[in-house]
Amino acid sequence: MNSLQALSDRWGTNNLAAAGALATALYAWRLYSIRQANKDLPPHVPYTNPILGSTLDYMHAPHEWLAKNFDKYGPVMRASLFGREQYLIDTPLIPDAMKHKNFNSEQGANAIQFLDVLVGLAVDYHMEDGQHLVLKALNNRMEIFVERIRPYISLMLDEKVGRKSGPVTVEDPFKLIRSMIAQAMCDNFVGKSLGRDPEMIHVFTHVTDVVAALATAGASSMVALIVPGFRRWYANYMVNNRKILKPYTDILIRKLTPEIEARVALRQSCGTNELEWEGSKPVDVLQTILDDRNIDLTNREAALARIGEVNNLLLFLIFASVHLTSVHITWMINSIALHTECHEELLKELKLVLASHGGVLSDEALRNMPKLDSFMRETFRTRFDCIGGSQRIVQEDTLLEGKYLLPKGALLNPITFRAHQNPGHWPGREDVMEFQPWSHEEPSSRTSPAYLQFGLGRHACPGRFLAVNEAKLIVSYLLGRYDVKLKEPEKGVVTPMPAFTFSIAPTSAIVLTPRDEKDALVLL
Ligand code: HEM
Repeated sequence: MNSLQALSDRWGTNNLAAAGALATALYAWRLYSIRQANKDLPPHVPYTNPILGSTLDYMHAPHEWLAKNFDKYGPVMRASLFGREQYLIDTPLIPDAMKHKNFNSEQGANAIQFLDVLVGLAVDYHMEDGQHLVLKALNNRMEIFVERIRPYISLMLDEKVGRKSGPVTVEDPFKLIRSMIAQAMCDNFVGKSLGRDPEMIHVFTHVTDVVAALATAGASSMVALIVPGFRRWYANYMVNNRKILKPYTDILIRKLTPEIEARVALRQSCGTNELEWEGSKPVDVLQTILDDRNIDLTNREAALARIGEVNNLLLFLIFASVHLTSVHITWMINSIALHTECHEELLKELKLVLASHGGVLSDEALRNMPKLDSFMRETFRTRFDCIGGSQRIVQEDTLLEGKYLLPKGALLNPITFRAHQNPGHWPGREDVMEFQPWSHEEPSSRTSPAYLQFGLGRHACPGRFLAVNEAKLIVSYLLGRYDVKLKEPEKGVVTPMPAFTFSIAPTSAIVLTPRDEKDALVLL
């Protein structure tokens, strides 16, 4: 019995040993094949934590982590960050990565910002279609839109800050800016009457709260850092199961229905007279969407049947136009309040422009403000809080510069602020991060490989002309009427963590002191 037991024990031990050897060989083979498969790929930043990859190291000191590893591994490196492998791209490859035809920007945005979940774009409509929609709806009619935006800015400043009393502290400048932008956009998007509807304004102001919160949801929670796809799953769950966007889309649909009916009635009243219809139809984003999607306004039922599609496109454009613009303008105000030494020069330019344009900041007047353009470009160049925004998914194996292999399916993350800091782009500067407000000659909306705040190439932001005009208007009204300072200047310089999702506005409070009547500029 004992010898049988010993035999069986030996068999068991032998089997175990054999199984162990087999597992080790398989593991070694697996490692070898991974290494073989990856040997031509860009270097992978090594990490010791098998679950979190490099995420904690990165989060500890993002700028330093990126700089150190780009120095070591070159302009393309792979890293395990936030639950997935990313290909991080530095200069000089950033422009190629952003513009290459093999790299898809919409899939990139869906992967990181899950735009598809959030706005549920109609299946035959793509993010890049936004280019021609924004061009048709806004850029081709900038003069009209600037005329419409201006009074809101003036009115809202009077309402929220006032002109005659002493200093006013704006504790949360982002909220003030966003309410101005939302109000101005609402009018331009859905027409004068609906544009003043408090519920509509509420949607324009707050829907991006939900979206931005979702996009960053759990970004710092452990689960999100470990589990690939957790944030996407969470967004899907919140949108589709918990219906967090529904209160907003319900309002949009409820309010759009009578508006579309009114446009049907107007269209029907013109009968077959196309010229009359062209001359009488509203000039706003809603109408551009209706035209662009060939929605038949001669037929009430057919038009209303497509209201969901209109709603999705509006939501997409609200999202694109309110949040980022408000964040960037808050950065501008922060920069203005911080650099009080620049006020005199900016005010001098503003006075000249007003004098030569009859006291009116028209679209043309705004194009003639090179000092403000330079100041804005320098502000955007030096604030590098967000490294997301221009992600791409590789569609087929692609060699960049003949040597960097980017395989099909890879997620590319061009680290755009690295281009803004690259000394090669700013010859003659001793310290590239020193704020030099008058150092740019190009308008702040013009993209270049050294200035990527609005992207680059065919996917560059089409809304940048509008965004820059809004920023110029708000800065001009503020500076023209108030002395603008930071409440706590020592807290003015903010170096936020480069997030992988959305930009975040600075939170420093500002103090607005109305200028004496003799100093205040008259802005109509
Ligand atoms: C300061 C404000 C804004 C900033 C910083 C900004 C920035 C950007 C960036 C970085 C991109 C992605 C470019 C890429 O993928 O490489 C983008 C795309 C886009 N933006 Fe903006 N944007 C702003 C305002 C606006 C406004 C006001 C609108 C609309 C009225 C708008 C509409 C769009 C659209 C439709 C796209 C997608 C373009 C495409 O995929 O081809 N943006 N924006």
